[in-house]
Amino acid sequence: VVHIAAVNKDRSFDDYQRIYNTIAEKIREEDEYDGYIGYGPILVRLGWHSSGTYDKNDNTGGSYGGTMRFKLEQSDGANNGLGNARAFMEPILKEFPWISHGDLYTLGAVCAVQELQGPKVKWRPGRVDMPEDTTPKNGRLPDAANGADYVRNFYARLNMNDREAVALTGAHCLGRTHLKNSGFDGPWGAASNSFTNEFFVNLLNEQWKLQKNKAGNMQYDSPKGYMMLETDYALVQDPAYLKIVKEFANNEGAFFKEFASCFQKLLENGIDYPKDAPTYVFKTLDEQDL
Ligand code: HEM
Ligand SMILES: O=C1CCNc2c1cnc1ccccc21
Repeated sequence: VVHIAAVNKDRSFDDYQRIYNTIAEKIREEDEYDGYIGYGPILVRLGWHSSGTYDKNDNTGGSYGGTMRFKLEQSDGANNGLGNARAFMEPILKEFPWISHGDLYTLGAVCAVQELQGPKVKWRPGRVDMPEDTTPKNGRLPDAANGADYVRNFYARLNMNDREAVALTGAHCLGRTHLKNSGFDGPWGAASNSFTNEFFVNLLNEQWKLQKNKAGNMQYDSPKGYMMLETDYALVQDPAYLKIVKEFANNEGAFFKEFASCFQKLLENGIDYPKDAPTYVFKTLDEQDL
């Protein structure tokens, strides 16, 4: 399968910055969502899950075709709860009908990372909505009840190495798990809406206890009411991963640099960009004094 980015000659940086601003202002406005966590974290998850179906072996899946808009992909249990993120995007699609779903969902994720004080993430337009029958089968997104070998193998399918895998999981500094979505619970104390390296600091500094939660699923809990998934905790069980966790816990800049590059790579997996395709770095609302 080949996905060529279609450069829309009628649209410029300003058109995409306007969409970025509309999303960013809506995140700011609707701040009460999910116990005042806001929509940032779930918009990051929408962009990640739109991209996480990619398979490097046949270049299928990924963000290009916008197939997250179809009910088959939405019915994957791993996507439970993302309807809230898609509902958030509906009015944006109405106001800017010229943008593809793949471009919008990935732009929303980049906007959320940047507006939550994370690193600048480069973004390129050109994803094209594909027909329903191109939707990848369910089951390509990861399952949290696994250890380090599973994590390494999963990320290999997305063409991500150890450093990229650890950095990407660092997005779990944002938001929280919800029993009704994934059968995991918490954290309540640390569910944050600012992009930092705290996930790595928590992993190293908290006492973790593996126990069954009230839905009967195994998760790691800490005395402060923090939690880790088994695939989170795998990052301190594996010596190669642990080395990188320590680096990122002690050097937020190194984490930001790695996250910025591998998040762009994740969102662009499977897409061939012609050499005249533009690369955009959006300004935050703060930088525009908005
Ligand atoms: C082995 C890989 C991963 C597994 C098993 C995993 C699993 C999960 C689970 C079970 C949840 C809770 C969903 C809910 O109950 O609402 C979650 C939330 C989240 N995940 Fe991951 N995840 C993985 C990797 C990633 C990556 C690569 C990113 C982004 C770069 C990411 C970003 C998020 C965010 C932002 C949330 C919070 C969403 C919210 O607060 O609504 N995750 N993840
Ligand atoms: O340590 C944290 C910070 C708050 N959010 C999460 C943590 C750990 N694992 C997670 C896993 C999924 C979603 C959010 C988190």
